[in-house]
Amino acid sequence: MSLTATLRAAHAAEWEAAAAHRFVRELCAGTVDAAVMRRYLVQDYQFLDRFVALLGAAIAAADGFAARLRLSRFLAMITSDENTYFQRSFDTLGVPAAERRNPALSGTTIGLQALMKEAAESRSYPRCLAVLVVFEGLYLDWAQRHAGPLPPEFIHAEWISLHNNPFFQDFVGWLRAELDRTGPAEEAACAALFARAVALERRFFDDLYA
Ligand SMILES: Cc1ncc(C[n+]2csc(CCO)c2C)c(N)n1
Repeated sequence: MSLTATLRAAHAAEWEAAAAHRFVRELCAGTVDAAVMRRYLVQDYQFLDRFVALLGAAIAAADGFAARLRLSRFLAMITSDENTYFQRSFDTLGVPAAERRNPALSGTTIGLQALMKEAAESRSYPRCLAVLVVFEGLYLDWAQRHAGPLPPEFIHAEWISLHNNPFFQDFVGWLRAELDRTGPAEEAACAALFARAVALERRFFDDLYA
């Protein structure tokens, strides 16, 4: 079995708890409560800052030009389309500037930020990939479970389609292949980061209803 398949199987219960979470089921149905969506987006925007730094670290640590180009194209996409999604959503939900810029962080957001910082500062390409594979793979997984027409509100619909499109699908497949190619050299460290990432993703959703 490939490294990514082994890791996924080792954390199947936690992965499934996140990918089939109440939040993503309600999001796909267009029924998620506005206060829940607001809480999610405010914390996720703080996640995004360190995520961009992690991608930058992966670009720096990658072992070739082809990988750097691919990661750079992805970085360009998420710093354009995705950033306007957050701004438009915050406008619609009436989130004030201070809460966009500097909200009180949840323990889980702090944990995610610390995980990304650690992976980035390792300067190890496979360690960065181990975290990216969870963050991206899990979002592709739940978004692909959506069936039927998109919900009417853009806040729901765009968050689904951002994570379920041919470009993103292709990118996640490539990330997995890169981890399979480079991860075995640092398998224990990659496995530990992968496990922490899955647990934090699940908690990030759980927090919304706590
Ligand atoms: C906690 C948390 N984990 C993963 C993602 C997924 N994600 C982060 S950036 C990005 C790129 C394109 O949307 C994707 C898929 C998220 N948003 N929040």
